[in-house]
Amino acid sequence: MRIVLCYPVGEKHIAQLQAAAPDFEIINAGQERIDELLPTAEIFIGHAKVPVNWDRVLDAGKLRWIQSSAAGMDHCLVPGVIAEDRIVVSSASGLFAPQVAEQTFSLLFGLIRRAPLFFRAEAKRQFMRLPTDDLRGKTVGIVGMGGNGRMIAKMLAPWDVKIVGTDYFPEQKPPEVAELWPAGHLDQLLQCSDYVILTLPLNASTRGLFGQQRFEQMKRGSYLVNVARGAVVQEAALCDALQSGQLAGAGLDVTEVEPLPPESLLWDDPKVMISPHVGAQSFRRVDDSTAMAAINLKRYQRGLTPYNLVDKTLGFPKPADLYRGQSE
Ligand SMILES: NC(=O)C1=CN([C@@H]2O[C@H](COP(=O)(O)OP(=O)(O)OC[C@H]3O[C@@H](n4cnc5c(N)ncnc54)[C@H](O)[C@@H]3O)[C@@H](O)[C@H]2O)C=CC1
Ligand SMILES: O=C(O)C(=O)CO
Repeated sequence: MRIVLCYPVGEKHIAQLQAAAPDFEIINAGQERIDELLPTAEIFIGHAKVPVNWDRVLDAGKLRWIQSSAAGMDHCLVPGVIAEDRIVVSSASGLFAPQVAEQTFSLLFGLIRRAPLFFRAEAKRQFMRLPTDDLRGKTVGIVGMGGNGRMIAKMLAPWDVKIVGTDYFPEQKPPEVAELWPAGHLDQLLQCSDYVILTLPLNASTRGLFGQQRFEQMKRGSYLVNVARGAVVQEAALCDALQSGQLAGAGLDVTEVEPLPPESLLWDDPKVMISPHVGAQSFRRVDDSTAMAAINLKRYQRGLTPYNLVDKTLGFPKPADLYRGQSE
């Protein structure tokens, strides 16, 4: 019985997992040995940013459970995994919400207070003193009111803003959100928001969701912050919307291709702030995801469904299955 890991863990993390599953052999395959070792595993813990040969894994027929160390499941919800009933999948949904919210704010406030322009001037030792926008009284639209979206709404509330959102489960409206519409009602959100924050998963129905048509629905001079997945946004259309002034700025923690290629026009645009997909990437990330994996490992061995069980049709967990810090 073997658990294969593929994420940067330390010895203390391996020990924590081993204590939770003493009868399992635990191997950290790293990115180099994932193709060789994953077909031999019953359990996979990690996120395969490196390409995994899923056909080989599925042909081997051993895998029973994938515990993703990422909230986004786009890396492993391939058709073969979705179709294979014997493979249970669980995510790290919501686990990094405080850190992702902080990163969202660093982009949002950076855009509002014209940080890209001022930092460019600073690099040239220029004291560029210009007025900026501010947040009070504005409407912020959050697309995807899961763990990340909720944390952003909660932290935003004291700013005296109107918060609206869309989600698959609009009946679960947090108190600080004025309106939570069903996912299909994106038009309403875009038409009223001064700042649009993307916190929804990437899947077949959200890939390329933000293209020319969506940008035209947004208020002229509004801003986009994407802390979800780059491929939710069509970058060529984003560049056009920024150039025409339809969008006043964009803050991107994620891009269609990562690392963002040097030739991308986004690098040079002073209305754009880019961070290198670091939303979840604080020093505590591995501690948190390992702790949750250890809890789910114990549940797996007791025949219980893991927390954050991914509904394979939806591509993310239903609210009732979410991990909310339980210890067992
Ligand atoms: N920048 C970064 O470092 C990070 C990025 N992410 C990305 O953010 C996404 C969200 O993460 P969590 O909030 O933790 O996941 P989550 O699973 O808690 O929330 C996802 C929410 O999106 C909603 N949703 C799904 N499709 C939608 C649609 N078309 N329109 C509106 N809402 C929709 C779902 O109902 C769910 O409530 C992940 O899927 C991942 O891609 C997550 C963590 C870190
Ligand atoms: O958890 C996720 O989905 C992330 O993007 C973290 O890197």
